Amino acid sequence: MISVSAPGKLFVAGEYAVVEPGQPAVLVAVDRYLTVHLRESVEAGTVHSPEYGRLPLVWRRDGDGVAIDVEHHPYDYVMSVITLVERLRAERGVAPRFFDLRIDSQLDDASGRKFGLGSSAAVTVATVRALDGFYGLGLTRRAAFQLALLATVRVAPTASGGDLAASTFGGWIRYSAPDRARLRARLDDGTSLTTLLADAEAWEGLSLRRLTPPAALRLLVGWTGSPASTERLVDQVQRRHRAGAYDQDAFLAESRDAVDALTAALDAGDDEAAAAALRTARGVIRRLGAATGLAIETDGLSTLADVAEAAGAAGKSSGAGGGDCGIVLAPDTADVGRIMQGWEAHDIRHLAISVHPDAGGVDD
Ligand SMILES: Nc1ncnc2c1ncn2[C@@H]1O[C@H](COP(=O)(O)OP(=O)(O)OP(=O)(O)O)[C@@H](O)[C@H]1O
Ligand SMILES: C[C@@](O)(CCOP(=O)(O)O)CC(=O)O
Repeated sequence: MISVSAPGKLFVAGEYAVVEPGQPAVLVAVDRYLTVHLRESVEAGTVHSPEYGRLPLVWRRDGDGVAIDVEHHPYDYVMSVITLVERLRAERGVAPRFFDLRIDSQLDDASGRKFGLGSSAAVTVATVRALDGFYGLGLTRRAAFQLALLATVRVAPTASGGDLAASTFGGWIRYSAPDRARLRARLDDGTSLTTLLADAEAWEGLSLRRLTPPAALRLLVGWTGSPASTERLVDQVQRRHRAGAYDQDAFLAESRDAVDALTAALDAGDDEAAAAALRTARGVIRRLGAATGLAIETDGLSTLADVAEAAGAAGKSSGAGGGDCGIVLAPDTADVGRIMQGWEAHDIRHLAISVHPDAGGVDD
């Protein structure tokens, strides 16, 4: 039996901009995990997860021994990973075997409600690593991230992959994405995965850097409920961009400045400047919401951040917004009790979450 856990994530700054290749964002991995258990099987494989209801998904290979015939919803991360790992295995001449997967997740609550902590990324990363271990592929951490991103873009073409970076590398990460449309085209044009993974040009724009965590800022996470679909919100922002409804260049420049300020503050160990940069990043996202007319910082998320600011901390929505989580960076001087009371009074649920620690270098 192979068991692999991958952490969830939270965006700190740079959301929406990071969808553009080369645009930076900052993320943290969080100490809530999704675990994939793998056991060898015969003739067919199964995937058991509460996500799929009570019946497992069943997968088989077709005639040529590589393709997979699956009885399931087509837009599935686990099956996308299996498809690509099988392709890589075949390229490397590793013999095919069957396996059953069982998935347990702490990234939603007991009733299965998601918090927006990156369950799709965690399931993708953990499945890549479980299959890597099973077939003995010896993928570097970076190659496992690349494979997870390729599996993801087949399912969610606009996804930046920032969540995969946080889940793969842990800790605080600065991330910018490669051009996923180009990667998708390369996946479909018959290029071998071995070649694609090593092709620097195909991955242009990808940048991964580990950041120093702030020494004395506490990370608080609040959940406002009413999650919105990330893909729909990104799609709506992109439609408004195409319609010329807002100045995309100005937005990207402002977002980059906020992320650069946050990165510089973390590098310098200047917690006050880091909290100030988070406030700036909040302003960037609020202006994007106002210019597009989209409820990115919802009333609940506004309250979450306002309560934090009134208590001497900094707060903002995390990720696509429209509900879900907001984050706060609270210095020692902030009145955390007041933040908790304010959140409780407004039905904002405090999630007792910390940063999942670093796991080695980003080039390993
Ligand atoms: N326990 C699980 N087992 C199998 N697949 C899962 C599991 N949890 C999540 N997934 C996959 O991830 C998808 C959910 O992704 P979605 O982006 O909606 O949520 P999220 O990644 O948790 O949230 P966010 O993107 O806001 O961080 C599911 O439809 C499913 O394909
Ligand atoms: C809006 C976006 O930048 C962040 C989405 O974050 P989340 O999955 O809603 O936590 C989209 C993306 O990075 O893929």
